[in-house]
Amino acid sequence: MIIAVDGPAASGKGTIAKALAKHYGLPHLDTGLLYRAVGVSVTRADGDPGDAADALRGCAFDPALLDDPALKTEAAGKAASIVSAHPQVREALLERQRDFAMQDGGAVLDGRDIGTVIAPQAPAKLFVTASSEVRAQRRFRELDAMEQGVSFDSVLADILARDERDSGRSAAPLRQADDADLLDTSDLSIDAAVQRAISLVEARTADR
Ligand SMILES: Nc1ncnc2c1ncn2[C@@H]1O[C@H](COP(=O)(O)OP(=O)(O)OP(=O)(O)O)[C@@H](O)[C@H]1O
Ligand SMILES: Nc1ccn([C@@H]2O[C@H](COP(=O)(O)O)[C@@H](O)[C@H]2O)c(=O)n1
Repeated sequence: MIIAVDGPAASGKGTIAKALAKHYGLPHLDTGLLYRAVGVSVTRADGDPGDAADALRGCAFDPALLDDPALKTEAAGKAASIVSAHPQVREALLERQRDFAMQDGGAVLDGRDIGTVIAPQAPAKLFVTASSEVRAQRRFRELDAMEQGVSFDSVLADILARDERDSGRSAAPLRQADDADLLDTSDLSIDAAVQRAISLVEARTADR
């Protein structure tokens, strides 16, 4: 069984995807880490994330980079959202995401285009969202524990800018798949959101 979990920054999709993977005993891929690795690889090479050739070179990142805490910073998220707009970068990362989704037994993947591009055939698709203020508050709490001097206003601005880039780009824009279930976590605790997610997946897959 493939479960696709898409949604904007800090909506809670990674938390839900990990919980679904544990519940169903499936492997999980946070596809955002791939794009964050490309963005960090480009900036560490003094390249320009907005330059397609630099961004494509960044796709040949050392797999060990995926474990680097630097990928969790907001700067990495910004660089990722810039490199991810290049069709060549999306093409270069496509096969490894599809291979992960198609492995025997299935998988859970979270990102922006899982239900629309990577695995449109997935029997269960969630589009996880929350208000921009709630998402910014969640990300602020997360970053405040990691980075000195981060402000809520700068986090909100980054979230809104990333939303705009992710949904406004021509290549694989962030959008709810026609057959995806919407899950707004604005007023839900993590546990309540996870239980709702499981119910939605069960409703889609009960007869399979
Ligand atoms: N329902 C919730 N209530 C409160 N906090 C939440 C909820 N869901 C997730 N969080 C917290 O919000 C932060 C962001 O969650 P998560 O990483 O799952 O979001 P995401 O959509 O995967 O973000 P991104 O796409 O930017 O990586 C984490 O600190 C997480 O613990
Ligand atoms: N399937 C995906 C996943 C991510 N992106 C881009 O990467 C940025 C960072 O992703 P996070 O999930 O770690 O926030 C994100 O803002 C997107 O621009 C993507 O394009 N496709």
